Amino acid sequence: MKHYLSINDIDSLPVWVDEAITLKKDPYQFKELGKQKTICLLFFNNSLRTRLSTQKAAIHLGMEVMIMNFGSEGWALEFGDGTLMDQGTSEHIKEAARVVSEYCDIIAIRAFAGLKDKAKDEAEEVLNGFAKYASIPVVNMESSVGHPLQAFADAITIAEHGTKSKPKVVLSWAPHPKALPHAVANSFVEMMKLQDAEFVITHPEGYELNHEITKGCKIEYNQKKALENADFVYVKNWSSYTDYGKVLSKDLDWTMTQEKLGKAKFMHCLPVRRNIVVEDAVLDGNQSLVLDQANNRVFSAQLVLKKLLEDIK
Ligand SMILES: NCCC[C@H](NC(=O)CCC(=O)O)C(=O)O
Ligand SMILES: NC(=O)OP(=O)(O)O
Repeated sequence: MKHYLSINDIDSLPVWVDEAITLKKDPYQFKELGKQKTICLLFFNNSLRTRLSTQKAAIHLGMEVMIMNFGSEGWALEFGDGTLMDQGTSEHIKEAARVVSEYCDIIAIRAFAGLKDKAKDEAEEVLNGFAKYASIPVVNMESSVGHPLQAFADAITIAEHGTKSKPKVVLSWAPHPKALPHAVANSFVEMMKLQDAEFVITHPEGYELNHEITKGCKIEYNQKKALENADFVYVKNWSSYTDYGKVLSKDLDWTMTQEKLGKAKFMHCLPVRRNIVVEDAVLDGNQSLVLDQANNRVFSAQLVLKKLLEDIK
């Protein structure tokens, strides 16, 4: 594995899930692996979990960690080829990626979708720009179209809490005051396609995700019907994909409630808007797995970094 850019960079999800669960039992067992190796975390957007869990994962592996809020503190980057740089951008990705490669052994990047221009977002210029010009492995800490560290943590969480060989897992859209990216939902769908599960996606009409990603998945527009006999309910807002980046509905009938959840386990990547996305009773109740998911972010990142370190050794 050269980089970890998408969930499809995992060669065998069940094997990786088992390895991550093993790591968790003795987090410092590979503390020599990252000795005298440096990871640089570059953030173009805010974060709590991704920043701290990836840092903690690197600490477990004995790595040094450098963190930069590139979006607010770095030079404005240019991505175009042959651009006459007389406008707002100060530094080309060619130099930036190579300079970071001089200082570090692994780069991890967070760069969300702008949600204004679909083609631009799908080109993933920040993540792909670093992957193209850096001479070291690149890790996706949530890009325009994917959040594979989150989806891998979610797979670990489902494995730890599952009681059936083929659980029913529902991805349910929820309302939100802001337009949010598709990355978390996309990677969750891609991850579920690698699982033996009954998987159903439910959302209002107009909220269809990229068909290339959901191809082959069951979509049920009736939320109540979709939730019948669910074992895990993963709730997430995303903005419209077809009417790109638009908020088409804020219908609180889609909010997850204890009544709708039934006996299922509740999942969300966090941060979550209480009583808009999900009611307090669910988050404060014992069917919520959100803290398990957040904790598993450490071991998701740790296994990815371990694999990359083993490759570059
Ligand atoms: N990394 C986890 C989710 C990040 C982002 N959520 C947000 O921006 C929520 C912000 C707010 O609620 O104001 C998203 O949906 O992709
Ligand atoms: N779930 C997640 O990625 O959280 P942060 O945005 O806080 O990193």
